[in-house]
Amino acid sequence: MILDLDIGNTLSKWRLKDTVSSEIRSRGAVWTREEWRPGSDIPDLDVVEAVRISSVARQTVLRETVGLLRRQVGAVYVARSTAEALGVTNGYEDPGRLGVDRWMGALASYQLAGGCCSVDCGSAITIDFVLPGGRHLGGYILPGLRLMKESLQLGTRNVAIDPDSEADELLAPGKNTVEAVNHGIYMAAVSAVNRIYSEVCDREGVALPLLLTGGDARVVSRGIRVPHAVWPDMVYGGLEACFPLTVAERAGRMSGAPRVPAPVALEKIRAGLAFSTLL
Ligand SMILES: Nc1ncnc2c1ncn2[C@@H]1O[C@H](COP(=O)(O)OP(=O)(O)O)[C@@H](O)[C@H]1O
Ligand SMILES: CC(C)(COP(=O)(O)O)[C@@H](O)C(=O)NCCC(=O)O
Ligand SMILES: [K+]
Repeated sequence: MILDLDIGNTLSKWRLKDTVSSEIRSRGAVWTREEWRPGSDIPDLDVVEAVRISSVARQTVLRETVGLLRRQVGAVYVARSTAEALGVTNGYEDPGRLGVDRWMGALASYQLAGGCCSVDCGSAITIDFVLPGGRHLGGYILPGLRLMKESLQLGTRNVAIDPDSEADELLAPGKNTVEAVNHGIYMAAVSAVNRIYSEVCDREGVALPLLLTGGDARVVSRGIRVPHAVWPDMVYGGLEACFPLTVAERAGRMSGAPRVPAPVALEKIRAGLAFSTLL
């Protein structure tokens, strides 16, 4: 078995993948916001032959986790943001500073779709662009839905946005504090993604496939006006592409990869942008 770990600022996600069949056997998430006890909730390591890790947690957390895993597992691969990988050149002035989850997402999306916009709706919402040909432009970071809500301190922090709500409801004016906050932050998040996507496609003169991941991807997706796909395993896809271990991975296949969404024509994106800036 392969154990894949995606350690974020809110949740540490794990999944077990069969080395032979490439099937996902199990998966889970551990709440890691206040504290992360390395190893405590990770599956039985006896069956694990290799571990692949993407972590944006503090260095000490990663060091402890890797130390613990190395004692029990033969191969431990830790992803890093580099200046170049898999045909993509990192757009950051200091490539190592780009969040490795963003780098994994961008690499996976590029491998799947070529030039792309990859959006990760987690603790933070990150939006990254890679042009056809592989130039990563850099990206945008804004607070995620939960962080936005917590920063308001209006006593609504524990009232989550119902992920099954329709975008129409979530974009309507709120009729009480909870609604006003939830609809406000939802509007902020989806407007930012819609606008940033259109602005960058316009600047660069190319309509790019748009891919979403992260804990809030499903609900954000409902408010996105252009064609796109939700890919929950996008960060894992980057790990598979960087450290291919199974036959399927060596052939370039990433588990759970969606169909590539065909973007709308650039003229339509530009028309939408012109319309929204005229109003
Ligand atoms: N069941 C859930 N538990 C925790 N957070 C959730 C859940 N469902 C959705 N979320 C949202 O997803 C975010 C965490 O998403 P995730 O992509 O795992 O973040 P990160 O990678 O930053 O840890 C939370 O900030 C919250 O807004
Ligand atoms: C921006 C992030 C905090 C997002 O992390 P997440 O919301 O997935 O937990 C993470 O990618 C990070 O720590 N990045 C380093 C800073 C940067 O990318 O510029
Ligand atoms: K994120």
